[in-house]
Amino acid sequence: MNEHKQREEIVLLGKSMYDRGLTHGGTGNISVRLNDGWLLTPTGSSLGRLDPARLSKLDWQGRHIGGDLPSKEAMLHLAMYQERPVSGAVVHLHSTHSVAVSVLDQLDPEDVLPAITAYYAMRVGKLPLVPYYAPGDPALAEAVRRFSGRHHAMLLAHHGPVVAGSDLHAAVDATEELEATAQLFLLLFQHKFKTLTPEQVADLQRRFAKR
Ligand SMILES: O=C(CO)COP(=O)(O)O
Ligand SMILES: [Zn+2]
Repeated sequence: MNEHKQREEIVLLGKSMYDRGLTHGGTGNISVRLNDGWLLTPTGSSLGRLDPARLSKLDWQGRHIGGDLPSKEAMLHLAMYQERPVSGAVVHLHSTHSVAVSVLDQLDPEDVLPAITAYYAMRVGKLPLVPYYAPGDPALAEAVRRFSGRHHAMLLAHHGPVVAGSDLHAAVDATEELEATAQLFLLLFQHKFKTLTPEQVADLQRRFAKR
């Protein structure tokens, strides 16, 4: 996909997620890998009102080479790409149910959500909790880097999800699956409920290609 089309996709999917309340106000950021660098949403922008011509462009040293001033999470996105050469896009949102799960006590920080559905197991899999750091803190980007070799999806404590995908559609799909499962989990967690078995999860991983 050429750069023009990638810019249009960021605007389209950003608005789609914003309009469905998956992030709000000026929160969240989206990036996409290009042949000659990468695109990122500008700092302070609403995902519902992006301008394709004003998206930030950066090089692989993280230098700003075009468009508006980049998101304060630029180093976090860059760390994901550096550790995940297969990933073509990264989505970060402040989705309400995912944030709620990120502050629950007594969760397993190595795998925050259970495999309630097949699509969660297929699109997200194991979800680690990244300890809290302030938004934009270089320590947050380094904490994300430590997980991103082994995980394409993670949950930032008191903050929200970060998800990489082979392309923007894959990253958005997985982020939506995470948020839907967080909502299901909150509906269920004071009840006794069953999850998929480890054998069922392993079977799904065999059947469906990795992100
Ligand atoms: O989600 C955000 C910070 O974590 C939003 O920050 P930016 O507006 O700088 O992208
Ligand atoms: Zn954020």
